[in-house]
Amino acid sequence: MNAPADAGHDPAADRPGAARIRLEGIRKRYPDGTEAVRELSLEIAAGELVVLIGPSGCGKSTVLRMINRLIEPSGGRILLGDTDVTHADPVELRRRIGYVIQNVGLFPHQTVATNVGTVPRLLGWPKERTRRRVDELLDVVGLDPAQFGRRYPHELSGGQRQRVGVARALAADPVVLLMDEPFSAVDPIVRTRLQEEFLRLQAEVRKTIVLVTHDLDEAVRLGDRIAVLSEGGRLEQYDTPAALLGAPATPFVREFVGADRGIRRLAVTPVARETLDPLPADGADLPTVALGSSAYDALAVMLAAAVDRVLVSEDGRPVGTLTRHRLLTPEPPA
Ligand SMILES: Nc1ncnc2c1ncn2[C@@H]1O[C@H](COP(=O)(O)OP(=O)(O)OP(=O)(O)O)[C@@H](O)[C@H]1O
Repeated sequence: MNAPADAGHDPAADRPGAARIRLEGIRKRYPDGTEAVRELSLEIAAGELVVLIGPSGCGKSTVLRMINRLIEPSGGRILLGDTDVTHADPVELRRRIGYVIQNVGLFPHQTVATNVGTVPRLLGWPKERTRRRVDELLDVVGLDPAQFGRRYPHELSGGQRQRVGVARALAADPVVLLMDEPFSAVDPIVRTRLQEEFLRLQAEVRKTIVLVTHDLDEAVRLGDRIAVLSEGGRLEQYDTPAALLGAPATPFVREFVGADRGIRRLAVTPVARETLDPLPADGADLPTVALGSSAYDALAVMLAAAVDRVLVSEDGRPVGTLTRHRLLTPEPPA
């Protein structure tokens, strides 16, 4: 996870292939007077995946679409790396920013390969380079180019279409990827699989990603950090999943993350050295979990073995004991 960079020029503002995003007091007032986003400032480090979440109508999609200027901000600034793109040519901008939406938006009368090659073609890449890139991307998202390249979108399952959408968004190696409810049109089992694949893909390509979702579990699973918004695009809290669940900053966030946040928190809290008690003197025959496993997994091991403590190992050697009591006692807020 990346710490937010300080203001001013920062060499870490761009990683190869990814750019930091800075929203400075952006606002959107629609022509009918609706104040969708009153004023929002947010910084997203290069290579970080940030999730925007909040109730329906709070302005998530408006924020996302202002980043690639599908919606023009009414005020404020948008920076990619150190460059102010608030008034840059939006068409040129969108070629550097991949965009994935709920129902993918593939062109129905074009083959999968043609769909994936859209932006490279617009950028004037030679045919052979585009073809190689399309094959490479289809491979990356787990679709055999020979089998799927010639199909049309209606000849794919929902999950396969979603993968093609991601491949298309990545084709021209964008510095930023925007995703609006990308996994919500598929059933829960396919969704979980796509999320896992997507995390593996992100570990490989390390794009700066802003993802909008309604689904808190998805936010917790995918986000390096989560921005919780309330009506008018008001930023209630911007934190790691563990911090958000462990210490909601406002009553709004507390209610939004709900009563089962304790369980969710366990899934994103690693077993840490500071929580361990010394090894038992009697060398008790206890199950073992590795340091850094999730607290959720440690609890599952305890429940399965009907014990209230486990040994914790590092590099195969036991380094301490974790008790169920310690596991279930929330950290005091920082
Ligand atoms: N073109 C428009 N003209 C007027 N108001 C709009 C327009 N588009 C969106 N809005 C309003 O702006 C507010 C924010 O909408 P937005 O779509 O950004 O919310 P959201 O958080 O993405 O919602 P959802 O989760 O339901 O998709 C809403 O009140 C919406 O009705």
